[in-house]
Amino acid sequence: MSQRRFRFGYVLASKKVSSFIQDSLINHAQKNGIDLIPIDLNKPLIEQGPFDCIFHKLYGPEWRKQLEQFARQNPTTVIVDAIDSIEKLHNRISMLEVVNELKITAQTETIGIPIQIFIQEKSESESLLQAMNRQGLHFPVLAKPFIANGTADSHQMSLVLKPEGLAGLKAPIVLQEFVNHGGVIFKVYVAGKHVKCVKRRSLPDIPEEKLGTLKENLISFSQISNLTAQDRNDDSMAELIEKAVMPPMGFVTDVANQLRNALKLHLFNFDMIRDNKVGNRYLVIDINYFPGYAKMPNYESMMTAFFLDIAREKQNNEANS
Ligand SMILES: Nc1ncnc2c1ncn2[C@@H]1O[C@H](COP(=O)(O)OP(=O)(O)OP(=O)(O)O)[C@@H](O)[C@H]1O
Ligand SMILES: O=P(O)(O)O[C@H]1[C@H](OP(=O)(O)O)[C@@H](OP(=O)(O)O)[C@@H](O)[C@@H](O)[C@@H]1OP(=O)(O)O
Ligand SMILES: [Mg+2]
Ligand SMILES: [Mg+2]
Repeated sequence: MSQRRFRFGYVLASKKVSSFIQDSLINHAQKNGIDLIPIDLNKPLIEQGPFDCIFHKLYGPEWRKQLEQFARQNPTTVIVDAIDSIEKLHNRISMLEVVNELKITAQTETIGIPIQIFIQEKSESESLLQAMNRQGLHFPVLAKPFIANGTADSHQMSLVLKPEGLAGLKAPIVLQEFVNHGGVIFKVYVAGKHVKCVKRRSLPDIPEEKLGTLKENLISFSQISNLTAQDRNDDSMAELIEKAVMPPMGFVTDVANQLRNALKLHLFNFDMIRDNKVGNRYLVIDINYFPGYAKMPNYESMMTAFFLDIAREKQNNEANS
């Protein structure tokens, strides 16, 4: 790479700045010719820069307006990622639709999503039950907020064990088949062509014979997988995670690359589970924009490699224009 330095501006919520913009990342990027520059939201974006790239995780009409104006006036700046593409992940129906279009070539593994239905308006528990029956949805089901825009509410999940539990739900929601998967999920972090898969704790299986014996109708929870094996002082959970067999990396990479192309996104992660009944069947249950990369060991190398890909591509485009 030449001596040229690249300016990468960023806009992130302050919590995300604390977790993601660590000194180790700033220094590693800097050594490789990438300067990470905070964008000041108190000043018009158009007056800042120049930037080779802007990466961001911020929503709202004001930011959209500023970014669009900047992009019009600076067409060579790489925007990671387009707001329209990010917004596909902001509801739990459009988020997963794309998974059904993937053409995975693996010999033994298959990919899909759990059965799910969208409940737009609050209705009688009776008709929710009818909707479930029509789609072949059985208990237990997960009720997930339709909107997935990063607010605490959007992470508030309910595991509905019995028909009586449906009465307490607030629309708009997605009712999703709860699939037994051995209590471990696979989180796949994607930064452009760089892909890393990690194991995280999940909800425990609910064997059919146990369902009838449970007292609760509904159990609420939030962001369970954010607890890693180390966080939880529970040897059996750590052992479960340790023993879980990773999906083949070729398959994971194929799914990640195809999702990246279909979603037109560079920075995201997806949660995948292995269906206990059909051993090589994997289901994508969640896709998140700009997730917590810093939870991965040595995340600064992966992110810097990604920044360098963007910088090189930009330099090549400039040379060819
Ligand atoms: N269909 C499913 N079957 C079984 N377990 C599931 C299913 N969907 C979600 N889960 C469990 O519930 C957890 C939360 O669900 P989900 O990932 O959709 O929520 P989220 O709030 O968007 O999570 P994140 O913090 O990753 O954004 C998952 O990590 C997994 O443990
Ligand atoms: O910050 P964290 O490390 O917890 O990252 C989480 C991130 O929160 P933040 O973007 O506010 O930081 C979440 O974003 P929103 O849906 O709330 O927008 C979502 O992407 C989670 O999946 C991430 O957890 P991970 O999947 O990586 O475990
Ligand atoms: Mg998730
Ligand atoms: Mg999510």
